[in-house]
Amino acid sequence: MGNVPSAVKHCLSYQQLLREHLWIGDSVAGALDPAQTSVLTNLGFSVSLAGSVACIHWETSQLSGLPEFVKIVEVGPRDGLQNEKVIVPTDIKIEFINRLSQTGLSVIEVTSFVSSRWVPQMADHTEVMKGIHQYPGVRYPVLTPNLQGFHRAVAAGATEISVFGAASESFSKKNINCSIEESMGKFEEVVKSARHMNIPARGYVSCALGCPYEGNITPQKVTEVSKRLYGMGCYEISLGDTIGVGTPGSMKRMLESVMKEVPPGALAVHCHDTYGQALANILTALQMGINVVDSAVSGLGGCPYAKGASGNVATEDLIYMLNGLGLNTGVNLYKVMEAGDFICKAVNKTTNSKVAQASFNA
Ligand SMILES: CC(C)(COP(=O)([O-])OP(=O)([O-])OC[C@H]1O[C@@H](n2cnc3c(N)ncnc32)[C@H](O)[C@@H]1OP(=O)([O-])[O-])[C@@H](O)C(=O)NCCC(=O)NCCSC(=O)C[C@@](C)(O)CC(=O)[O-]
Repeated sequence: MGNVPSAVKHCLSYQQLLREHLWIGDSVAGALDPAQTSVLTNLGFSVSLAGSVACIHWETSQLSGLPEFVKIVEVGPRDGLQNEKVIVPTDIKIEFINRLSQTGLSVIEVTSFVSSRWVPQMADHTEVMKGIHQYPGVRYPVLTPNLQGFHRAVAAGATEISVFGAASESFSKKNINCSIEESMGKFEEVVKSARHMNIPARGYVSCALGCPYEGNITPQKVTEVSKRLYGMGCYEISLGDTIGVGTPGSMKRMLESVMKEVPPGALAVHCHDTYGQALANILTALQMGINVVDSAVSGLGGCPYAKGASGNVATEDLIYMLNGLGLNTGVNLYKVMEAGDFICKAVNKTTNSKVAQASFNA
């Protein structure tokens, strides 16, 4: 990364730092007080003095075993909004997704082609899919539980889909009204049709670290379901801590088991933050070779069929951590915070992102 001064700032605030995209490796010179230097250090920069000019360098990670690039799968428009009490107007969803599309995110999960009787918040799936501007370089997957959903998704213009299974029998029944074995049959049909049309299919495994109905779920069960989904042709398996009960210890044990059957390059983690462990769990997964992480802007989210599930890890908090580790995401934190602010105001709620709270109150 270069360290040639590109701008002079006499009052370098955290907000200014974000607006200047500093974390992507650009440099700045100017008067820095200790507080500003501390902000930079936390963001993964180091500061050195060249004459009267402060040069800001990009720090590489101090931790071993981390990937250089982390792909963020933004699930805010789908997971984030599916559990909202008030139905979010379609035009707000479209504007939200269009804003997210301009942040550098490369994957944005936009909606679900599920039954509107089961999840009324996603009833406008076709209008959302058809209404968004699809930016080059951004992928817009949708959830499809069965062939009916798949055909509707394709008719609406979807070019990437996800099937969503579970490692818990009780959760599978509550969420998609069938056993794990029955769900595998439906997913086989969907993935086969998708492959036939060159549509990439992703697979979710919910309750990977615990179930709201059964409690503990063994790593063996998660492994079994992941292996089935991978074997049928899902290019990536997202392991969901649906109710956010996992810890770095249980994440490690679960991943050690799953990785015996599915390579780390085909795995993602999807962490809800109910017990405040999401970032620690994600860091554990990154250290074990995973480089795809699901998150939702403002920490929105939760599954309507997982009682007690809180929001996903906030995308803002995830990016802040990854920036601090010197890992590249290609995503502009400030723009993500603006998109988060937009949707929070639209649904009249306070952000769950600690980074957004700290920055907007600064
Ligand atoms: C899967 C079904 C549809 C089965 O629901 P069912 O009632 O068993 O379906 P069915 O096949 O018996 O058909 C019954 C009716 O549903 C209709 N139907 C059938 N399929 C569809 C469809 N695709 N789209 C629209 N309508 C559909 C079908 O046409 C019929 O309509 P009717 O003849 O009675 O008028 C239902 O249980 C459902 O919609 N569940 C969705 C649950 C859901 O979306 N949960 C949240 C997402 S999962 C999650 O959040 C976890 C995750 C992914 O984020 C990861 C993590 O955190 O762990």
